[in-house]
Amino acid sequence: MQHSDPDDLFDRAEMPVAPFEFNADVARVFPDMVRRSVPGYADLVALCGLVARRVARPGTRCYDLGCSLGAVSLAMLARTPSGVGIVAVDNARAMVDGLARRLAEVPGGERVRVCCADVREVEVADASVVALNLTLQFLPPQARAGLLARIRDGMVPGGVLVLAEKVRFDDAAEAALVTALHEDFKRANGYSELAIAGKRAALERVLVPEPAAAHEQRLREVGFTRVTRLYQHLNFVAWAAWT
Ligand SMILES: C[S@@+](CC[C@H](N)C(=O)[O-])C[C@H]1O[C@@H](n2cnc3c(N)ncnc32)[C@H](O)[C@@H]1O
Ligand SMILES: O=C(O)C(=O)C[C@]1(C(=O)O)C=C[C@H](O)C=C1
Repeated sequence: MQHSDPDDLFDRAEMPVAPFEFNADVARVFPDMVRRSVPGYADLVALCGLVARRVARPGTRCYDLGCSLGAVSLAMLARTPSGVGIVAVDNARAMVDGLARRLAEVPGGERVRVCCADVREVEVADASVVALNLTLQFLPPQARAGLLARIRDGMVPGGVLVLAEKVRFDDAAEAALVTALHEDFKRANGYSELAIAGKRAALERVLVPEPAAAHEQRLREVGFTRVTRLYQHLNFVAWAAWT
């Protein structure tokens, strides 16, 4: 795991909490935060590397969109041959700076091009694998189809998009159970009631989850030919969408 300070941000947050932002404080604790907050996070990252190993070919690129500190880029780097380029994109300066520092210490790190940019503004071309690991959920819902369509257009035949998202359940009983289990997961990982409630409030209207079926329908509407659910742990779901 990458170096991380322990995440105590929401034990120290002032009330009312400010909307969640990927700032320098979050970047400093991010590996600890995401591991303790997202059930199956390590599996999701590993899955992106495994898909890259199966799908990426020399002369093509892998994209890690919304890369944070680059866990997915590092998994792709470890699993692909040297002729595969890797492009890591994030619009949070503290995240891309952290990734650049990490890459300077990793053999072959120069194979990863790091861009501080909005994912809606980067060119996607010759892509065999694109990962959106917990990123699409932070875009305004009306911007999501446009981004997915541009990704689709930039992919080579046989390419795969790995999309992982926190999903919403519209059935009240399902939503209540899965949310309670997710909060139990956080408690078991040492988060206090205050921290859980504070983060919930901070993510309101910042992370906008959609039902799994809405993701699947939109992936098909923008032109992916197959949509395969690869993974689910509670309210976190990952799909492979095929060109
Ligand atoms: C939950 S984190 C992603 C975790 C990361 N993919 C991983 O596997 O460790 C979401 C990331 O998306 C980035 N992000 C959100 N909206 C973005 C946008 N419009 N353009 C670029 N990056 C964005 C955030 O800065 C943040 O680093
Ligand atoms: O903590 C939560 O409930 C989350 O939704 C986790 C989540 C995400 O899914 O992207 C939210 C913010 C980030 O810090 C990391 C993970």
